[in-house]
Amino acid sequence: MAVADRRTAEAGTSMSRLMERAGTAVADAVAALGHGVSALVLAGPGNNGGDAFVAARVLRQRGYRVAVLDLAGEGGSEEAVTARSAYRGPRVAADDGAIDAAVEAATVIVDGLFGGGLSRDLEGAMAALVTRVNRARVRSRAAPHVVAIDLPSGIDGATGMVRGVAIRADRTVTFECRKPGHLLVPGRHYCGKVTVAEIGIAAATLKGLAVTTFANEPDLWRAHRPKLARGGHKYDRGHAVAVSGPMTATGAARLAITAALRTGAGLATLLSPGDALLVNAAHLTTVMLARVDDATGLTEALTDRRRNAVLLGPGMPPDAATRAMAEAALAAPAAAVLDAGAVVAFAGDVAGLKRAVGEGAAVLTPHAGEFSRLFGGEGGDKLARARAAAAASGAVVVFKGEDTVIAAPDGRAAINANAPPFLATAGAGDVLGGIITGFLAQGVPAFEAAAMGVFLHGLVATRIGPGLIADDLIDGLRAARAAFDML
Ligand SMILES: NC(=O)C1=CN([C@@H]2O[C@H](COP(=O)(O)OP(=O)(O)OC[C@H]3O[C@@H](n4cnc5c(N)ncnc54)[C@H](O)[C@@H]3O)[C@@H](O)[C@H]2O)[C@H](O)CC1
Ligand SMILES: [K+]
Repeated sequence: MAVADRRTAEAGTSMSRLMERAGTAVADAVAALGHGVSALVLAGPGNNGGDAFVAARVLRQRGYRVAVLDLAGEGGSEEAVTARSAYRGPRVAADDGAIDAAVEAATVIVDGLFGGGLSRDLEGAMAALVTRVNRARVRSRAAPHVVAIDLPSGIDGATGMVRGVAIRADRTVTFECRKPGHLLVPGRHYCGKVTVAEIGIAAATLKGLAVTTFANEPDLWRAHRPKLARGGHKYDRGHAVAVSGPMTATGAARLAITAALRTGAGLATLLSPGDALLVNAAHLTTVMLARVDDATGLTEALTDRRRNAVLLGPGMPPDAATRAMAEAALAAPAAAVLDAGAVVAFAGDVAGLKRAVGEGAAVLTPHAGEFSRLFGGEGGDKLARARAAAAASGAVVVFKGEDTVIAAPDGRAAINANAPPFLATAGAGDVLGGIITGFLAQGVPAFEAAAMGVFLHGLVATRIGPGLIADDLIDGLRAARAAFDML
């Protein structure tokens, strides 16, 4: 954003204009809360504090009761200093008693302590103030509404992580576009409802920045959605295959391959080890069945070039045989999706995985535990970890969770935010693997197939609602797929 600000300034819109519009947008959001607003505005040392002073001034001009707790200290940008001196209304003394009384009296607290410039953990008096505001927000009677400017103070805009302690907001007004901190957890949970105000940074300026981080929304992949040709053949829509686990673990791959078919693949085949053939045969109607016992068998099965997308891993043990099959899948011309056992089978050998991926289209779909086993590390900056994993493996990495990150080896990354909590249920991951395989079979490039697959998965779950089990996702896909085409 700082680069966008500078380019905008160079193009004739000054930083003070941007700050004026930002603060006014915040004032609008506060005013929209209704009558009887009595606002306590917290103003920090940077431009976030400058926005806060503009908001305070505008609210006062409109007749609202306002008091500012000025924690700007010495210094600050020229624009922030100007905004500060243009505010001529009441101020709250920075002592505990006065702050408590002001917090108690406020119906709205506007958080302008820190935004995009937060660079270290909150400590001391700042941390204590944040804790005070958070306590007031949950008090039972007349709790104030908390409106954060740009980001809840204490949330790191680039990672969504809490730096020490962070404001819990009911509403966050940000500028031009959402930042990773609004989408990644825990930051997302601190924001409340996020609104985006345009403050005059031209779309052309933002486009010129070669943005590589996106919210996973239809704009990102709309143009890549598969289109049905009139008079088309089923083979035009691809042939998805999935590899079944052994006799006692066949359900996962069946869920997946059925999901691939519902996602639009023209044909689907389950490749099953001999011991599981009868179990699978007893459950399948539309999905075809063929025997494959090992890597050699898989290589042979994938010589049929019409089988253009393959999924393996669900229900499979993370052992040498699974790894050999994964290598066979990656070596074949088909696009490959590796999940569960097929991801963990490469633990400790990311370089070997990268060699196996080569130049082919490949998608890995690990959850946090599988991700750590393959790529190492634990917790921390999810966006950076997913990007590094994609670069190290040469594959598109779908780092699953409430805030699934889809990262491509070329540096693009998308953050997904439409998955409801009840989607965390047995078999849901298998269905996701199948959906992505279904899109790959229809010729969608790997990054877009993964991103739209993750979005469709969240969409179908949301439409079904709480209590869903993975089987419901398969049924729900039919109607959700139609809704998806209309997005
Ligand atoms: N295009 C836009 O989006 C616009 C955004 N605006 C607002 O500007 C802020 C970002 O301003 P910046 O001055 O870069 O950063 P902050 O206000 O967040 O604070 C920086 C300030 O704070 C000090 N600091 C950092 N961390 C800590 C800490 N843990 N404890 C104490 N002090 C800390 C740091 O040294 C600096 O002095 C953006 O969020 C928007 O609100 C513009 O107004 C319009 C254009
Ligand atoms: K803030």
